[in-house]
Amino acid sequence: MKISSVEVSVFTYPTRRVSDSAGHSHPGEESQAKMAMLTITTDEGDCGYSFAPPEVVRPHVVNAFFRKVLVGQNPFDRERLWQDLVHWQRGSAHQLTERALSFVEQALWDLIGRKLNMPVHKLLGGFREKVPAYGSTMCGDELKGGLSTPDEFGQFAEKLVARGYQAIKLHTWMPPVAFAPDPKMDIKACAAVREAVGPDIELMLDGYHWYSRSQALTIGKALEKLNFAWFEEPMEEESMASYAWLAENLSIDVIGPESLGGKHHSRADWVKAGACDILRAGANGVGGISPCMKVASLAEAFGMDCEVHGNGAASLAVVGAIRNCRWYERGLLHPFLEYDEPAAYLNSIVDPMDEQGFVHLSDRPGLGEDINFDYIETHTVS
Ligand SMILES: O=C(O)[C@H](O)[C@@H](O)[C@@H](O)C(=O)NO
Ligand SMILES: [Mg+2]
Repeated sequence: MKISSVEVSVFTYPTRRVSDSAGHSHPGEESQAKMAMLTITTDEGDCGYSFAPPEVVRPHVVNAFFRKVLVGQNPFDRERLWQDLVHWQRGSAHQLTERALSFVEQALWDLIGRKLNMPVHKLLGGFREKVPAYGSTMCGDELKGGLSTPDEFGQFAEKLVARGYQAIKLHTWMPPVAFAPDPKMDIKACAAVREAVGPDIELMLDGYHWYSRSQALTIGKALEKLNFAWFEEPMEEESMASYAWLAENLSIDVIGPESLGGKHHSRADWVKAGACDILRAGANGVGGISPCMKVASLAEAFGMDCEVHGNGAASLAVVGAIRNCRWYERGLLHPFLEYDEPAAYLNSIVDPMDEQGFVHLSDRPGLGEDINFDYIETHTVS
């Protein structure tokens, strides 16, 4: 079996998610967005798919790296192909990003799972069929009735608990919100949520990513009093020393790194430096499913959890395969948006959650996405 083609089709779909000037998503007016579907096909007619922002898997990346490394190769040689692509990252002057690397690796895993008629989470390890989810809110905003005040965070938290969530993570206010960043407002939102949901729901804060050490310490100390479970990305993650200092000065668990590059290599340095109590990696951000599994194994070797970043089929597959991850991050959620409604190009969502707050892993082969190929075909623009 050999890979015969790597193709990308770009299609349009309606969305009510808009990005702000810092790249964080919020609810907005319905607009037409573009998505790319990456398809890897073999000479025996087998296919694997993944979805990515079109600019991440733009023609230069597909021609100069994906096709060069993959075409003519056996898709089951996934680890070698991933390593070959990693070497191209340096060779490409980093034009081949971790995310691009991740999406092509995800499509390889999907192809392998479809070929073997097995879900990827089973191929990876098969630790569980369902996992408790935490509701991960969108960042705060200035939308009346949305997430514009501490009370609105509290009211939304009550709704999430009624929906079945056993835990909730707040993303608080960040620029371009006029009054952000504001440690006092962050603390007020956390206090309002704790007041609203009571002592038994686990709470986490994922705040402004560029606070100073002293601001992060102030917020962390307040979270300890509110019995929060973990404190996430309050400072620039490029400064590992700042996180080692913060973790040393707080009793609440400090988790990371989420947005830092460097795959499992940077995560090893964070463990060695004592820069986190819980490791973090997401399939999309850390270069794919296999490096995410490497981070989880690294964490386990040090007696640590690895809380997997982000929703979606690839991260969910990792969560289903490992023991040392307590939650699936389900989101991002907002009072104005219906998370359980699938995107137009999917027939159903990959992470359905029951009333007790458990996400059930798909038994569909591959990554488990329920793809509406007819929709994609009729809405393809390039
Ligand atoms: O907008 C972002 O930075 C990400 O979506 C982020 O908010 C979210 O995925 C996250 O931080 N999860 O932990
Ligand atoms: Mg985060």
